[in-house]
Amino acid sequence: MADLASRISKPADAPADAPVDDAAAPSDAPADDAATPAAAPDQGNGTEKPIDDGANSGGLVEPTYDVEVKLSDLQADIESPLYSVSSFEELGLPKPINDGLLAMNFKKPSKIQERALPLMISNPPTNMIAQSQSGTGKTAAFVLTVLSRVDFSQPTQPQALLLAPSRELARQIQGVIQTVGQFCESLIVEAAIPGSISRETGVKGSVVVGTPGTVMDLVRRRQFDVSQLKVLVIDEADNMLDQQGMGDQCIRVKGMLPKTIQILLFSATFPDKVMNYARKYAPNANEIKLRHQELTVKGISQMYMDCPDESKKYDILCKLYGLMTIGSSVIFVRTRESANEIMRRMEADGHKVSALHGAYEGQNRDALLDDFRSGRSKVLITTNVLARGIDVSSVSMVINYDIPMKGFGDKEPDMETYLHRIGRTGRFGRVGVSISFVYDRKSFEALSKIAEFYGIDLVQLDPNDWDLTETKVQEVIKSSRAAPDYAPNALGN
Ligand SMILES: Nc1ncnc2c1ncn2[C@@H]1O[C@H](COP(=O)(O)OP(=O)(O)OP(=O)(O)O)[C@@H](O)[C@H]1O
Repeated sequence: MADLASRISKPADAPADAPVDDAAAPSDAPADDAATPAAAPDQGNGTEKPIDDGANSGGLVEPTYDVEVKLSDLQADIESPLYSVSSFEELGLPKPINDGLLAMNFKKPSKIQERALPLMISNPPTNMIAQSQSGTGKTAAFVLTVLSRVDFSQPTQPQALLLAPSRELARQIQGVIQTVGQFCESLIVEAAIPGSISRETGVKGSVVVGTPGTVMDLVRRRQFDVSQLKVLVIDEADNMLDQQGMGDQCIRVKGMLPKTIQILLFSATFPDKVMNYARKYAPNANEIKLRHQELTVKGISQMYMDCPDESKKYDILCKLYGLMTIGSSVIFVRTRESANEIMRRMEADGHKVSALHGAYEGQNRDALLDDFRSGRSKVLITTNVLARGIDVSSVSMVINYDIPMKGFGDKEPDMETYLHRIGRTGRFGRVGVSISFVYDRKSFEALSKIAEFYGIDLVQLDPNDWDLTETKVQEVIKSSRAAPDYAPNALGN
């Protein structure tokens, strides 16, 4: 980080108020999808989008190197968030649920699972606010709790509601519940996302995962009987409860639910100001909190690319992909227009890439993400709509093409979004690289503040020395393939 800091103190090549967004983006473009989360995930009047197969392009071939660190070693390391002393059996979960975990090859709980589960599944039900680093198994922690509370003799009576900020995350959670619950007889899990619930039947599942706007609509139209709900989970709760985001919607949803409902709030980040809302939203909750210095994931090597100016960012991006053997990767940009523009240019340059953002219609988005999960496409260009929660274990690199910013006029670095974005790699003990592009004083200062806040030592990459850049990146991602004893991803990644 010393390099970065000293670079900032030198006269910068661009004025402090230089625009951060891609030059191609029109000025009225939304800052990103997550800045308007109430609308973005639920909206869907998208333009047409080519779906590519993405495989074997521009050096993007799945690497086949040995793995350096095994999951069993990490789960035995007391410092690791994956560490635990107990087994799932000791947690006393019903047998069909344990059978599901066995089928998924989950051998031991992670730290958050070990600590949170006994508190969440005990009676009388108690609220929970739980924080744990990205990719450490928060989903299974709340999914196990939900399944432990469902009465399977009433398969069409909604008993648990889970809310997520995007349709992609809602679908992913639905998939995890179905996989963990594969031996729970007559489990029906429905997704309450735009276009998924038939108007004739309404919601007919014991577990419902949705986005808040759609859930509210369904309840108002009397297509979702919430009277018997026992548990409410809010994933990415800091984002969901934020008054700039979906806070109002989540409050309104809660107002429609039984007063005695157990509330579970999960996220990798809980900034102080949101924590106050969280405590009101989930009163008398047990809390599992981390300090912000503890939030970074060790397996993610965080780097930055010192670009001479904004116009060179694109060439540097292409060079990076042209030179290296990278598994799957995600490129985060500020606006939908930048995503489209970079996709257009990379395709014209012979790379196979996909762009996914809130302007696309729902089913198109689903198909794009499914292609990425399955490895049919290897490079995903996206906005903050996919910054949170998405779990694709093969992602070995995340690019912050634009540093995430927030506030009026994008004044401040968005600490939380940075952490969530880079957390799309390095899942559950795997390793990965994040590369943040900086090019002017504003982007340098923003990244510098992020690094200081989390206590990160960023590794500098020099766009004029590609041999060294390649060595530094490959050193990390050569070991990014799943170890033989890694659990297969719940969704088959
Ligand atoms: N006990 C376990 N053993 C093995 N693998 C696990 C275990 N728990 C979870 N996993 C796997 O770890 C990966 C990451 O888990 P998950 O998506 O729940 O992370 P998360 O903490 O919710 O991350 P984020 O903050 O990014 O949402 C998933 O692929 C999941 O299948």
